[in-house]
Amino acid sequence: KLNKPHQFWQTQPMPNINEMDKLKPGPIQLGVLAEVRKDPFNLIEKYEWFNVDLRNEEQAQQVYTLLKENYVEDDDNMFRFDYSIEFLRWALLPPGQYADWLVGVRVNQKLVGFISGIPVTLYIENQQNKVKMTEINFLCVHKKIRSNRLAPVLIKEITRRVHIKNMWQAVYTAGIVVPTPISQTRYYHRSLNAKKLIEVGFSSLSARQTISRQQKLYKLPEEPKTPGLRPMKKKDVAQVTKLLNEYLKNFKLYFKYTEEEVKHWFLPRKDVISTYVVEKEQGIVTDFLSFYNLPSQVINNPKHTHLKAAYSYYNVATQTPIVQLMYDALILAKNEGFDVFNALDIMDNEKFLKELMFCSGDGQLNYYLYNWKLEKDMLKPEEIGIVLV
Ligand SMILES: CN(C)Cc1n[nH]c2ccc(-c3ccc(F)cc3OCCn3ccnc3)cc12
Repeated sequence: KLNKPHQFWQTQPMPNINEMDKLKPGPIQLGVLAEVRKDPFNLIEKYEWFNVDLRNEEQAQQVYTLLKENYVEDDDNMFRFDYSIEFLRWALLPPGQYADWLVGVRVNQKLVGFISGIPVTLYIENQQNKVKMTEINFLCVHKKIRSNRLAPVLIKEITRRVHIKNMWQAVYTAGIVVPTPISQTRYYHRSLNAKKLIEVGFSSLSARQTISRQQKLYKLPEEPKTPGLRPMKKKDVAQVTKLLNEYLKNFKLYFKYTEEEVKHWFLPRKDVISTYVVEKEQGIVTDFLSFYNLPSQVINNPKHTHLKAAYSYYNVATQTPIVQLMYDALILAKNEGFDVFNALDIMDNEKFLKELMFCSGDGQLNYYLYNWKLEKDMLKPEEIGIVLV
C-alpha cells in the first residue's frame, strides 16, 4: 500500500510539529521495564536475527561488504562511504559495548541488514540532564531488498534491546530529514589534492579556472607551524581528557569522557584516527586536534576507485589560535595522503571554515534525539558538541 510519508516515524516518540508547544522538556514517553517485549521482533520468512561479532574476521568482512556496497551515497550517487574493518572496530567496540547491540539480519547465512548501538552518556542542554542512552549508527539494508519494510523492524528491534537495558533515549544523525531534527548542520570541504578532486568529479573548474591555478590556490606548507605539535601518546591521556571535558561544557549537547574512553577514541590508530597534541615546556599539553579516515568509493570513475577524506573530529585550542591549529591539521592530513578535509559547521568550526578556504558541501547532516523534548525545538549547529562518524 502507498506509504504515507514517515508512516513509521509518526508512531515513534518524537515531537511532531503540532505538539511542540505542549510537551515539556525531557523524556516524551516514560519507559516501563516490565512492559518491554522479551523476545525479538518477528522477521519475514527465511530472515533471521544475528548478533555480529566484529572481532571475528569473517563476520567483520560481512559487515564491511554490506556497507561498502549498500551504505550512504552522496546526493548525486557519485560516492559511497567505504568504512574499513579497523574503522568499524574503532567505532563499534568502545568501552562498555553490548554484544547484542550490533544487530544483523541474515538470509541463508548472508548479511542483508545491519544497525548498531553503542552506550553513551549524553549531556543535554545542562549538567542536570545527564542521560545514559545509545548512539545509533550504520543502519543499512541491502539494495536488493529495499522497501520490504526491513529498516523499521531493525529500528524497533534495536530499540527493544536498548529498552531491556533500561535506557529510553537515543542520539543519531542522518543526511535525510525525518521527524524531527534537533539541529540541521552543514558540511564543508577543504581541498588538499585539487587535481584528484577534479578528476573524480568532486570539484569542477569554472571557465576562468585551471587545474594548476587550483593547485596553487590550495597549496600548503610542507610542515606544520605550531611548535611542540606531535602525535598523541598514551602519556597524554590524562591531560587530553581534562582539556576535552572542559571544552565540551561550552555546548548544549556533549559527551563526558573517562580516561578509558579517551584512550579508545583518541589514541592514534593507523588509517583510522589521527590525534596530535601541542606540548609546551614541562610537558604541558595546551591544545589538540584530531581527524578520522573515511574514504568514499568513487562509483564508475576510470581513473580512481577512492576519494581519501579526512573528517574533523574534536579540536581543542586553549593557547594556539584555532585557525592556526586547524591550518596545521590540513598540513598533517595532506602529509598523511588525504585528498580532502571535511568538517561540519558545529562547535567552533565556523571560526576557521572561511579563513582556511573550506567550500560548502551540497547537503546537510541532521541530528536527532529519540524520546526527548528539548527546551527549544532546535539547537544551532554551534551548540552541538558531538561528532558521530
Ligand atoms: C555521520 N554518519 C551517520 C554517516 C552519514 N550518514 N549519512 C550522512 C550524510 C552526510 C555525511 C557527511 C558528513 C560530513 C561530511 F563532510 C560529508 C558528508 O557526506 C558527504 C556526502 N557523501 C556521502 C557519502 N559520500 C559522500 C555523513 C553521513
